[in-house]
Amino acid sequence: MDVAVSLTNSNRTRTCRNIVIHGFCKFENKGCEFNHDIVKPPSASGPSPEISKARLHINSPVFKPSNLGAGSVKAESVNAPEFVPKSNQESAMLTGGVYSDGRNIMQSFNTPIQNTLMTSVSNLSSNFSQFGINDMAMSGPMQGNYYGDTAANSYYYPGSGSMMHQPLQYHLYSTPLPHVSHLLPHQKTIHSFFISDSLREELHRKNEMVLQNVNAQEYGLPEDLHEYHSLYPLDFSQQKSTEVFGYQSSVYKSMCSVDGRTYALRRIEGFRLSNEMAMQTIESWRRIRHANIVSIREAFTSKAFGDHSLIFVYDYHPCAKTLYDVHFGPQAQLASQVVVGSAKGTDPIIPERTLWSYLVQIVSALSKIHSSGLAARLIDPTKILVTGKNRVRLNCCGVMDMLTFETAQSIAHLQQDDILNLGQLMLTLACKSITATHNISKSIEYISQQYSPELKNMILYLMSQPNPMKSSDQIVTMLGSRVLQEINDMQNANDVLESDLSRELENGRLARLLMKFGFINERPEFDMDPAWSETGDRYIIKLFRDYVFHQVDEAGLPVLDVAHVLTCLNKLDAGVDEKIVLMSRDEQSCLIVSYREIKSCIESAFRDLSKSK
Ligand SMILES: Nc1ncnc2c1ncn2[C@@H]1O[C@H](COP(=O)(O)OP(=O)(O)OP(=O)(O)O)[C@@H](O)[C@H]1O
Repeated sequence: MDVAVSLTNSNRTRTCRNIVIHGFCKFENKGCEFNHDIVKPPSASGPSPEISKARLHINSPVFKPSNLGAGSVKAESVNAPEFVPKSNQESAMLTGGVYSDGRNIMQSFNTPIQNTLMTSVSNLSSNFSQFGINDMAMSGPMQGNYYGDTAANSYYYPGSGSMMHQPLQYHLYSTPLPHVSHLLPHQKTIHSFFISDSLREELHRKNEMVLQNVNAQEYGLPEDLHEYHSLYPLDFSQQKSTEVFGYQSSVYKSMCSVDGRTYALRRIEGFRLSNEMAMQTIESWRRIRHANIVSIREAFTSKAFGDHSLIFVYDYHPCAKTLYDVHFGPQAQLASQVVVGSAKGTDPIIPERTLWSYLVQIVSALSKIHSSGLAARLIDPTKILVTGKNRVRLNCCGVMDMLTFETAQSIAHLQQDDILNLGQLMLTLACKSITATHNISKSIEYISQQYSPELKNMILYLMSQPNPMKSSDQIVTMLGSRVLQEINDMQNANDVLESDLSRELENGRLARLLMKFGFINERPEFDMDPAWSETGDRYIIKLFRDYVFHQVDEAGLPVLDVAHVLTCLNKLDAGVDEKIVLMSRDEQSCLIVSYREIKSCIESAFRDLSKSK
C-alpha cells in the first residue's frame, strides 16, 4: 500500500488543504501550488490567532465528517493526494471561522452541524471520562458546564477561555477522590486499569527483597557455598539462641547458580555430621509439597564458614516474618500500643477468626506430614513463617530429624508431641503471651473470657493427654465448619487476586502492542529501502505513533497523558471503525484513517518482519 501524499501534482483548481484546515497557508506566496482563492468573509480576513497557532493536540476532537459513512475511507485511499472536505460548512467548522454575514459559526450552527460537533465533543468526553479525566481536569461546576456552549467554545478555542488546563501528571497515580466512587457505570478511574496500590506495593517490596545484596567480605560470608552465591543474611540479630535446635543457627537468602532461583539457606553452626545415613532423612521431606509447609530442596555440609556447618536449603519467601515477630516481636508491641494508645498489658487480642485460620492451616500441614510417616517436631512461633496476610507455613521441617538422627524416637510419639505443641502454640497466641504455658489454668480462664467456648475446648483437647491416641485427621473432622470458613475466605481472596490479574492482563495486551510498534518503527536497516519506506503502511504507523505519543499542546509542550495513550491503544487493539486524523510532522499532509485500518497496517508490517527472519 502506497500512502505517500504528494504535492508534486500541480492543481490550481484544488483548494489548498492548509486553507481548509488552518484557514491560511504560510506557503501561499512561497510556491504552494494549490488554490488559495476561497471566498473569505470580510470579518475573517485571517484566522483567529489561537486557531492559527493551534496544532494537533490532545484536546483536538476526533474529526468525523458527517457525510462520510463508515468504511468509506479505506487504508488504500491514503494514496489519494490530499484530503478535501466536501463542504465549505465543514471547512468553516474546522477553521472556527465566521459566516459571510459576520455571525460567529459557534453561535449560528444549524442543527446538523451542531449535532456533529457536539457528538464529536461528547464522544471525546465520554472516551476520556472512562479514565476519570473529567473528575481530575474538569471537576465541580466545570463538569456541569461541559456540554454547554461556554464549555464547547473554550474547547474549540484553546486559551480563549478563562480556565487554562495545563497537562496533568497522569503518570503520578493518586488515590481516587471520594466523589469518584459515584461514577456512572461506563466511567472508570485510571486506578481501575491497574492492580490495587496495596498489592502493587507488596509485590514491589517482595521483588526488592529478592534483589537485596550485601558485600560478602564485609559480612564475613563466603562468596560461594556449594552451588549457591550472593548470600544475604536474613537474621541480623546479634544474640543467637540455641533453644530450639540446641545449636546456633543463621538464615541467608542466596541465589542458586544452577537454576538462577533464590533460596533460603539455614546454617546449623558447629555441627559435625557423624553418620552419612542421616542425610537420607531429607529424601522423605523433599517429596512433601504443601501450601502450609516451606519446601526443602537439599541439605549438605560445608566448611566455607570456617567451621563444620550443616546447611539446609529451603524455598525462599520474600518478606516472610516469623509468627513470633508478627505477634510478639518489638514491632508488634509498638503497633499494639499505637492502636490502643496505652501501655503494654492492654494489647488487643488476636481476632478469633485469625486463630481458627492458623489452626486450620497448621492442622492441614500436620495431616500431610503425619500421613507421610513423619513428624514436624518444630511447632514453635519462631519456626512458623507468615508469608502473606494470615498465611502460615511450617518452617525448618527435617532439621530435627537430622540433628537427632542418632537418638531414635518413635514417630507415633513424636506425632503426639506435634499435637500437644500445637495446643501450646494456640494457648500462647490466644493469651498473646509467650509465657502462657507457665500457668495453664490461669491462661484457660483468660481464654474463656475472651473467646468462644468452642476455641477454648479445642485448645484443651489439643493439650490433653492422648487417650489412647489423638490424630491430626481427627482434629480435621472436629474443625468441620471452620475448615469451610477457611475455604470460603481463601476463595474470596482468590477472586480479588484474579480480578487484579485480569487488569494486568489488559496491560500485557498493550505491552505486546507496544513491542510490535518498537519492532516496526524506524528500523535503521530499512532506511533507504523503498519496500520498507516511510511511504507505505509503515508511514501510517509512524504517524499514528506520533498521534499517540508525540502530541504537543498549544504552547508546543509535550502532552503526557496516559489516558490518551490507553484510549488509543485499546481502540487500536480492538480495531474499531472510529476514524482519526493523522498529520505529517511537517504538517504538509494529513490522513484520515480508522483504527481498524491502522491495526491491519501494523499486522501486515509485523508479518513482513517475521517473514524476513
Ligand atoms: N524460608 C524462608 N524464606 C524467607 N525468610 C525466611 C525463611 N526462613 C527464615 N526466614 C527469615 O529469617 C529470619 C530468621 O529466622 P529464624 O528461624 O532464625 O528466626 P529467629 O526468630 O531468629 O529464630 P532463632 O532465635 O532460632 O534464630 C526470620 O525473619 C525469618 O522470617
